[in-house]
Amino acid sequence: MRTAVLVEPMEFELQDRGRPTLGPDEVLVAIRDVGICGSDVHYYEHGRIGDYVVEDPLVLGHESAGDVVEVGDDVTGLEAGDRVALEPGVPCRRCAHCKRGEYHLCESVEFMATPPHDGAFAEYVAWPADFAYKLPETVSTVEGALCEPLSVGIHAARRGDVGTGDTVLVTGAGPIGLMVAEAARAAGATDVIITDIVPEKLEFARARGVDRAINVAGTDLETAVDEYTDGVGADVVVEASGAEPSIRSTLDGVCRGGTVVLVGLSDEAEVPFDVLEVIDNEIDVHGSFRYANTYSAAIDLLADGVVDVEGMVDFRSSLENVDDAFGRAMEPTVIKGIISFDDD
Ligand SMILES: NC(=O)c1ccc[n+]([C@@H]2O[C@H](COP(=O)([O-])OP(=O)(O)OC[C@H]3O[C@@H](n4cnc5c(N)ncnc54)[C@H](O)[C@@H]3O)[C@@H](O)[C@H]2O)c1
Ligand SMILES: C[C@@H](O)[C@H](N)C(=O)O
Repeated sequence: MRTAVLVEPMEFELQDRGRPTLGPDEVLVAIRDVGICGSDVHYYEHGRIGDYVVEDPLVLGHESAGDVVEVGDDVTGLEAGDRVALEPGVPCRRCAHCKRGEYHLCESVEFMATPPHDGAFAEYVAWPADFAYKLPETVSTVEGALCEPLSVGIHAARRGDVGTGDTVLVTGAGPIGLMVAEAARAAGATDVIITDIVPEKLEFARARGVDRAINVAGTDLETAVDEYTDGVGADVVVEASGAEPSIRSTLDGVCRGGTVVLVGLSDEAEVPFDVLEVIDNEIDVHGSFRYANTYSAAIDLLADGVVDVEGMVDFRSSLENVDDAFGRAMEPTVIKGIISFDDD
């Protein structure tokens, strides 16, 4: 099977590998669409993300969907011909976190395209059937693949307890910020404000219907949010840029008694944060890491037309053109590229 393998930073090699063997609880999936995520680009450019280092050749891609072509002996509920979205993190299912339903916090989770675990830039993937979600007729495999970043957005909105009538400030209008905006709206937020420093990103977010898009390169965040909220501030701020100034500024945008959710991963582990302001204003600060129990919700939202993820796709590329695709994905105005096996 055709597989794109990252062999060195900035270098993919197309390899012909044997099809994976199928375990009794697994499905064999012919991959159709895989989203290119910022973390794939980071591994491509730098060969590492923090402590995760690409030491051996790695298959990237963790936002994937495709066709079931074979099911293991013990699989029920899925059959050949079903289209599925693959949830990329498979936990141990036995530890305290798994038992509590917080399986994304499982210390033994094996996450696609995170060293040493291969991802989905491959013609076939064998995957545990309970982490393969059947797509209804109306949901495309591109949408199925993008259930992954949408799940990051849904989990962040849940962590912020976003509810009906809330004003939500999302900092960073990349794919994750846009997914958070979609999820917040779906959770009942009536006002969504977004920030960025790239005018095209803000224009894109505006065209998708955010209520206010603020270029924080030239506008003071606190003043702009105060203007919009009559001096109250946002009920929930979700930080989705990972930029240090943006992380610090979350406290300028949140209302007293509000919630800050940190999703964006800063290059620095330590970022100065005004803890007195946190205490004085009773701000709840939550981390948000990946997601758990979100795929069914993501698929329902897509099937009902409540969220739009396909509109974020800038281009589709074949596996053979993976180097070009990553070059394009690195352009600052690009939101989402897809490696599509249908194009072959
Ligand atoms: N916690 C998690 O589970 C999780 C999951 C996926 C991604 N992430 C992280 O979320 C962040 C966003 O991911 P992405 O794929 O959208 O990244 P991205 O780089 O495509 O988007 C980030 C956006 O933030 C903007 N930005 C930069 N500086 C800014 C500033 N000072 N204020 C406002 N916006 C600013 C950029 O212009 C860009 O549009 C990254 O740090 C990523 O690593 C976290
Ligand atoms: C959650 C996922 O999208 C992220 N890129 C990660 O590797 O954790």
